[in-house]
Amino acid sequence: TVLANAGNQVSVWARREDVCDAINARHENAEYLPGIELPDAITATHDPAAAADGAEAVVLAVPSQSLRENLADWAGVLPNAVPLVSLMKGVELGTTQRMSEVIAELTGAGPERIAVVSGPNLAREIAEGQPAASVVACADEGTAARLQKLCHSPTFRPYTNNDVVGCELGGACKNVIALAVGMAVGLGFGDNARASVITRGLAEIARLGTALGADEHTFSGLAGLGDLVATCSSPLSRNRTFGEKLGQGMTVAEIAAGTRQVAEGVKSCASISELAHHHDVEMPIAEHVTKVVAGEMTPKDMLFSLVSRSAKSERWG
Ligand SMILES: NC(=O)C1=CN([C@@H]2O[C@H](COP(=O)(O)OP(=O)(O)OC[C@H]3O[C@@H](n4cnc5c(N)ncnc54)[C@H](O)[C@@H]3O)[C@@H](O)[C@H]2O)C=CC1
Ligand SMILES: O=C(CO)COP(=O)(O)O
Repeated sequence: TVLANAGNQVSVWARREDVCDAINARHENAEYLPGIELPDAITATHDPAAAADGAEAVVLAVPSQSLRENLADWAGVLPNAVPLVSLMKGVELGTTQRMSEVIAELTGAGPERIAVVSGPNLAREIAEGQPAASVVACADEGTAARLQKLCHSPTFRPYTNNDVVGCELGGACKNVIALAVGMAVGLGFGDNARASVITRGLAEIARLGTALGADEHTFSGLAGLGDLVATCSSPLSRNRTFGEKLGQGMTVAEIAAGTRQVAEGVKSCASISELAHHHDVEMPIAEHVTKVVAGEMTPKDMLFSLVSRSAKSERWG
């Protein structure tokens, strides 16, 4: 919708032909965005080669844990010279790779061709045409500028950034923090608990990011603080909602059975904790969330365990 509203013709690939038919005939994706009329410039196809044919850019937006398999299926149909843009906010289980790393490995594309768009961009608000800003990150400033122009619409304001690592980690890690905030909400705790988790969450995201070479300023920007606040505050967030249900006593299996949409933090909490261990970075909230998701700790024990950790300085703790 953002790309169409910015004046582009958009071809969407979808797995199911009935979804393609509905998008083409009724301009609606009734299961995922009911009641939203998609722009006429969006068409859908089940054939990945047709979707990619003549593309100026390819935008990848599948659940993070399926990207590797999807890219393998699309081998040979992705155009050779155009930017590959990731909207995905997760870290791969097993490899601990960021999505740009998976894209580079599977397609052979260089960093000048791999970009990330990330920011406070809750899907329904974006699709309704509510105003929002975001970050287009690419190691190549020319590519970032071209993509910025491609998606700048009357309601969507993109900024460029060359910190791909920071933008990706900001997007993936905030989902895990949103799970923790959701748990606090589900347990009936108030704004002090939420603000404390958000703020300490940002500290641990920045700690991991800088250890992996990100620019610390990225984390006070739209792909860091901006997305963290939007996701942790909004009832539209799948991750926060998932956490809220955990806080209310439901199990991971029960919550997952009730939705088809992806809450990326439920899987990425484990890969992010693993990444932190590899780099000797302390991420207490992510580690505690991982234990709750694995059924090794209750949400209530998690929050009180975080509070009772050994006392630290704010700067270094
Ligand atoms: N929804 C949002 O507000 C935002 C989502 N994102 C990120 O975008 C990515 C995709 O999220 P959403 O589209 O919101 O998720 P979603 O769960 O709403 O939709 C996922 C889509 O992928 C399809 N899908 C599911 N499994 C698949 C597979 N194995 N292979 C191919 N396609 C598959 C589904 O049919 C559906 O069309 C995630 O990484 C998410 O964090 C980023 C910004 C905002
Ligand atoms: O990333 C998002 C907003 O920027 C969407 O968050 P959820 O996946 O938790 O809905």
